[in-house]
Amino acid sequence: MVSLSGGPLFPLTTSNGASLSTRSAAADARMIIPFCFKQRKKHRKVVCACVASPLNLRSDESSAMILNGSSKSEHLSTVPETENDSDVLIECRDVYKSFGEKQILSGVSFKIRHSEAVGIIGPSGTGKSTVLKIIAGLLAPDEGEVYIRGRKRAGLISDEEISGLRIGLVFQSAALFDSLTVRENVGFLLYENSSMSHDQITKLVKESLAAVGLKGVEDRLPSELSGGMKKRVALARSIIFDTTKEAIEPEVLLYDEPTAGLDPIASTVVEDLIRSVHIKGQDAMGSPGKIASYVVVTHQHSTINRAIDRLLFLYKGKIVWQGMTHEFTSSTNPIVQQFASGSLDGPIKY
Ligand SMILES: Nc1ncnc2c1ncn2[C@@H]1O[C@H](COP(=O)(O)OP(=O)(O)OP(=O)(O)O)[C@@H](O)[C@H]1O
Repeated sequence: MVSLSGGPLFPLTTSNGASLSTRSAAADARMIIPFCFKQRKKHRKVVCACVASPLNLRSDESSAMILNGSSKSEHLSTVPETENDSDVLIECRDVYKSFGEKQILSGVSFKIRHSEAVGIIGPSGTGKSTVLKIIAGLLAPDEGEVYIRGRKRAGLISDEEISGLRIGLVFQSAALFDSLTVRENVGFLLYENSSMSHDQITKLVKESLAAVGLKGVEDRLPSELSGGMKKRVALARSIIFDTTKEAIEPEVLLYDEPTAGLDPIASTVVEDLIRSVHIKGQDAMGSPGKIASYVVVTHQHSTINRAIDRLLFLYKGKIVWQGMTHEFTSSTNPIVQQFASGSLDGPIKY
């Protein structure tokens, strides 16, 4: 099942970027969330959580450097070839997307495997957030397919039913309901849609907040929090789930510029939190994280180095390079070299 889990993970901004009022955002939430939960109730038996095979990274055709119509392979020693796709949670295959006359994505292909920490980078306006929205099921591709655990998604999340994976999108703005307390924000989905008691939800809210290093803020309003704290609350909201369900589905979290606008230390805190809620990490309570895989869109070097293992470089509508994070700065791909160095000279023109 694909749902926008972990809170109001639907756009709380209008298409022109203006914030919706809490009231209308909440109204939208009520329209979308019950549908997701209805699906979850129907399909919760399908899941085999966290039983994926060991991580097998793969260098596919998009590892090749594509520049000026030519293609030159860059050998990435730490990205071995494998035919085993049993651990692929999400796959985008030859995805195209336009807005009006503007072609944004022109054949984007990649796979996200179980237990991966993947980053999507690239120049501004290349469509990174668009890719996240397509993965999340908020936008439909014009052409191409999105596969969720091997099953083709037919439309937007509200148009079809697929089981086996929860996908959460954590917005850059944190997107908290400004007239609800931290407790109500973090527990929103559970209060609205689960059969859990108030006390059970309150306990889970407290645990989720503790997992991201926040204590004693449950009664505060978002306006009483710093930017970094808001991002942590948004993270707590994205990792909370109904523990009374028969099976827990693996979850993929999508982070859209989680450290944008934060000072370097606050960025480090958020980067470490992103790591800590991943299954390879340990949360602030010392418990293993629950997030199977995550995808981060970012421009921040610190976030790339600290929170990401594998990078996808999006440029002119395609993934033009992918490799492990440590291979990024030594890449011979001129696009990557220019981006990594911030040089004005090179194939990327502004
Ligand atoms: N709903 C929409 N309607 C029309 N145009 C859109 C819409 N969403 C995105 N775009 C346009 O698509 C292009 C890609 O936007 P997107 O936000 O995906 O890029 P990005 O790579 O994430 O950018 P940045 O790094 O600056 O955040 C931009 O030109 C943007 O204006």
